[in-house]
Amino acid sequence: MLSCRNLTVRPKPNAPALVHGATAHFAAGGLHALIGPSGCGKTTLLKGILDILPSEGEVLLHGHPLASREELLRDVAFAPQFSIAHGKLTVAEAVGYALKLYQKTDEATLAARNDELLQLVGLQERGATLVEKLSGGQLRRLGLALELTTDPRCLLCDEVTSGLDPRSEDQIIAVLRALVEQRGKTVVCVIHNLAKLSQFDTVTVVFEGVVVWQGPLAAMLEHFGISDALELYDRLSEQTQEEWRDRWAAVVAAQGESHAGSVSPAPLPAGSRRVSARPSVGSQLVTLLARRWRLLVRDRGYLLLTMAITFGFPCLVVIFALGGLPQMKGLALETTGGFLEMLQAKASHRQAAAETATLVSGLIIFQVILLCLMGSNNGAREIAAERTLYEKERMSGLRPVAYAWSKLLYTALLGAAQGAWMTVFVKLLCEFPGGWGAQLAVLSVTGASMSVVCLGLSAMLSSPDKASLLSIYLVGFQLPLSGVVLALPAALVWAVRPFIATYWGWAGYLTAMTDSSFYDAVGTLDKGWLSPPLVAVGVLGAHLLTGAALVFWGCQRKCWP
Ligand SMILES: Nc1ncnc2c1ncn2[C@@H]1O[C@H](COP(=O)(O)OP(=O)(O)OP(=O)(O)O)[C@@H](O)[C@H]1O
Repeated sequence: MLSCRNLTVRPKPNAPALVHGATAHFAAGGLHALIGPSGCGKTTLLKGILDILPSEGEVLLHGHPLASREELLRDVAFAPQFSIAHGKLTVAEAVGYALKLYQKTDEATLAARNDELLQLVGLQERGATLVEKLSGGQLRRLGLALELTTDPRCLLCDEVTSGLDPRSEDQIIAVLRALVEQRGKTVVCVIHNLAKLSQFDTVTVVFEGVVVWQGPLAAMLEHFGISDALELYDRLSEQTQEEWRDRWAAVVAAQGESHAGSVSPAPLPAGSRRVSARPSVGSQLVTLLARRWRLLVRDRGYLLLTMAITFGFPCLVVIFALGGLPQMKGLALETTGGFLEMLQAKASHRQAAAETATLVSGLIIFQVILLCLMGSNNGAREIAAERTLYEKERMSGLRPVAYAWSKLLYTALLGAAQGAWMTVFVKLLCEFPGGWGAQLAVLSVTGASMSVVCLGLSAMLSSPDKASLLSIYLVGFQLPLSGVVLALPAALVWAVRPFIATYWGWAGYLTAMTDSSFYDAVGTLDKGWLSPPLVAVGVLGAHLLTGAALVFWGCQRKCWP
């Protein structure tokens, strides 16, 4: 079914190899154990076969070399060490969304298949339980059910029994055995408990990055000269990796053409269900948005935080405006009286204008900075926090373009809605003058563009903490580099301005007030050229497009955390 020949696997191109020249064959319809001391390269071998890590050598499916590794993924699924699903979904929802993402069929068939899969892995009683409430063993079973949603012919399981009590371990192995015997699957399972090897059809032993045995358990005991599998690792440590490798090579040579290295091509099975029935980009997009919406509503903590900043930040702006509102409203008073009174009135008017200008300018930049903070909260963790899950779903048939669009739509719409709400709330309560359309557009695009730029960082980085930190730095530098509060050195102004969203948000909002005394007052502060709203929206739109390009690029590249 699945073989590799002389497979060398590296963590990065040109880095030292972790697995050297591995040759192994996993026959169709068998339950195969992959064992070896901790850190010997079992997971790395599986990742090399699946092209998760860069590798050289050959991977064969049904004895035929693969034209591309994507071809492999139509038939082979990978259940990683830690099962991954959104904790806030129920078991049935997690499996249901996976089925919808990978299978193009009607709702009734999907529901029936969902029930069948839960039954198969023994989770039929747990359909309504939240994933985060499952035990370790139940999580592993869910992981298997999720892998089976694509109906693969071969399943590579990485330590799906590790850390479980003996009973749960037996139950998982029983599920794997049932998959082999009742469904005709081929299962390769990395396992640590050597006492369970008798339940497998073959054993593959990896030692220091090299395959040093493959065959039935009894023959393995004989090969290593031990009476119990539990003695294997002690025995391995008695000789060098080279000696074990040479010894295995001699066995393979003696067995001649019939063994692992020489896999005769089998007729290719009929077309896979995975690719032929894969839903369209649009259909996957709708499923992903529906899942995102459900997660938003389910995750009370995140929902509360998002609502708190969406509605709390505009209140904060108004609170800071309260003290200055009378002063702002009194700015347009005409100066009357005699010459001396006129001079005194002009001087005090100029002082009031300067104070008002500082206040108005400060309130506008405050709105913009708070929107940038909301954008960072919207986008920074969105992809990086679920990167492993995304990479797994992508291996199963999720299209990167559908995923990228779903994230873009979600964060951009959320950011734009926050910008619009900020505009409406603050404008109504502070009675800011200026065109509604222009100001709504400027602040909505500010919120959307910062959300999407932070989403872009999230797509490029594998760690959510790094993505959050970088986004916070990005927001933190917006204020000083905007040139609104602190004057920038002239040489720097146009070097940094194009990239600083807060300048464009601030200037675009302010210039929408051109016909008001507020604008005249700010003019007295001499902040230099102020961008009109249309230009500001254009530049912020360019930021948004740059962020979107990062999102598509980041989702396209492989990035296993
Ligand atoms: N991405 C990586 N970059 C660098 N080294 C890595 C990477 N992945 C694994 N390694 C190293 O490769 C070696 C093999 O790791 P691997 O996870 O394959 O071992 P394993 O046999 O599955 O171990 P365990 O049974 O403890 O899970 C280890 O020394 C590990 O530190």
